[in-house]
Amino acid sequence: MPSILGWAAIVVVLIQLKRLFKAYAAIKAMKGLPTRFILFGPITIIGAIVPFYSRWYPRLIGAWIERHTRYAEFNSEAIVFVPVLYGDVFVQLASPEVSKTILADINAWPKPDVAVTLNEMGENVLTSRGDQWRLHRRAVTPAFSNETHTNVWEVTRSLYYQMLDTEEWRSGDKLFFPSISKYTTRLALLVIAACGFNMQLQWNEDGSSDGLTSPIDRAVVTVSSTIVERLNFAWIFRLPIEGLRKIDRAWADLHFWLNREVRTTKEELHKVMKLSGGDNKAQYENNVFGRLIAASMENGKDFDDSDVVGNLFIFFFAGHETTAWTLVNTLAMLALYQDEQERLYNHIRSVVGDRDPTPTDYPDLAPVLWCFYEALRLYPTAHIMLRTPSEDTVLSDPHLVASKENVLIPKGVIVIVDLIGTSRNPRHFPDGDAFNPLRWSNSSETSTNLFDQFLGFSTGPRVCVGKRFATFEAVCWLTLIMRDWKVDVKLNEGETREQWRERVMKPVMLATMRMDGDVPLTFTRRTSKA
Ligand code: HEM
Repeated sequence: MPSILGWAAIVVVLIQLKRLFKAYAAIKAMKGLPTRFILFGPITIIGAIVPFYSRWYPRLIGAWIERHTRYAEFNSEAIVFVPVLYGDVFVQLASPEVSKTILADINAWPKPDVAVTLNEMGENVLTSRGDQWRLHRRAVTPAFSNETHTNVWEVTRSLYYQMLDTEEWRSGDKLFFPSISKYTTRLALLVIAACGFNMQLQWNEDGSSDGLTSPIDRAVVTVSSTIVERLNFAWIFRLPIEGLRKIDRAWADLHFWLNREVRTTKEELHKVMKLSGGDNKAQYENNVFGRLIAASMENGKDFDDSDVVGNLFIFFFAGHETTAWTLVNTLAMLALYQDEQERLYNHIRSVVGDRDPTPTDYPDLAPVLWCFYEALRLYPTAHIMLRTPSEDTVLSDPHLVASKENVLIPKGVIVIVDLIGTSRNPRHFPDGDAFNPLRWSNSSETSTNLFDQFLGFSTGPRVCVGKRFATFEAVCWLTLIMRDWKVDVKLNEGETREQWRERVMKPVMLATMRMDGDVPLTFTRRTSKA
């Protein structure tokens, strides 16, 4: 008789054999596509957290490290990856056209289970599927209205001046900031707090009032940077280790705070409705929070308090780090590419002169948006989208594989839309490493051209609901910063600008993509500003 270890080994071998048999069937079905063997799947916990890269162990960061070679090597815009030791077979995709076909049909291509686990705080629009998703999307969409976006603009403008009024920014005309993400993160957080939750935090306030063991904004930062680990290993955070307990407390604080806000706002809204006969209800509906509360009051048990909390959390998560880091990356690129910065500065001056920009300037400030898009293209902060066919599905596109065969994707195989691959696809974005904002100049957000091939905010029915929110915030803030400051990089001795880019603009990729460390920049006040 085998020992316990012997039995365990037999079980492991049987599980592995089953996995490999399944993998073999999938590879056979997708024979038109090139295949690459790796040790672990990148969206398993082992593939996500062990900080090491090799061709056999590419993890998520492999998409970045291999950005020039991954698809060129096989002359194909889709590759089947086969994890030999752990994880399921998946297809990685760099074709914008095929990705758009997939993203357009949410019934045929739903999100896979692994993409819908981000609901520790409650069901939400990002992670739900089918009818549940429709319910959530219907509830939140009206909140992203023109009024909300105008509010985003005004709040961003006001926060810019509050930032300038701090000691750090008043201390001289030439400033060096070792970490610019500190400011963009604060901005993104406070804009969401104000326009999402009607919660007017000031630049210097930390929101630490009333009973929370940690300030709420720090809790949000902690929570959004520990999402992957938390989802996979929640129990670890309950171990008696102070660092881990602190993270656990941040999650509990955020949950507590969101629940309390929902309860009190609901009570207030009930009172308002009673006193005014519903006349004042509108004031609660022009921000995301009020709209969700109203939806929960209208839909009763179909959309309860926990759905409201789930969505509030997801807005923090989806809209906070993505916006903050795309702003960092835009500033870094403008600092590196001084010619582009000067061109942008001259354009901004020609539109606004010395005055502040207003939301009606948004179309005239298109070059600011091009810079933001170009930075997002180079460093897609949301870097993957996961889908899976609900039935065996044939994909046909002449660019997909060199053999130009149609490709069958078997039911259940995960397709990863690779936003690094699609955003650098040489058919649409030649010279993919260059920061070239003018490539967007023959396009507009509404015409079917380059913007149409760009998936940084996704496309189709599940397109980012906060896209306009993010671009209003970005265009307003970048216009103000670029109007008033010349931004530059600080090179090490003997370092070239290209080397600075290699050294500093090194991403880490988990739930989102951000730089691995600080992005230091210098700011010189432009003398021409009155
Ligand atoms: C530069 C900033 C942003 C980027 C690059 C970005 C990108 C994306 C992408 C790629 C998706 C599709 C995800 C998928 O289908 O798997 C998405 C969805 C979403 N985003 Fe954003 N986003 C940004 C800002 C925001 C903001 C500011 C908010 C809210 C205030 C937000 C809320 C959402 C939500 C709720 C969804 C889910 C929509 C649905 O599934 O129906 N995002 N975003």
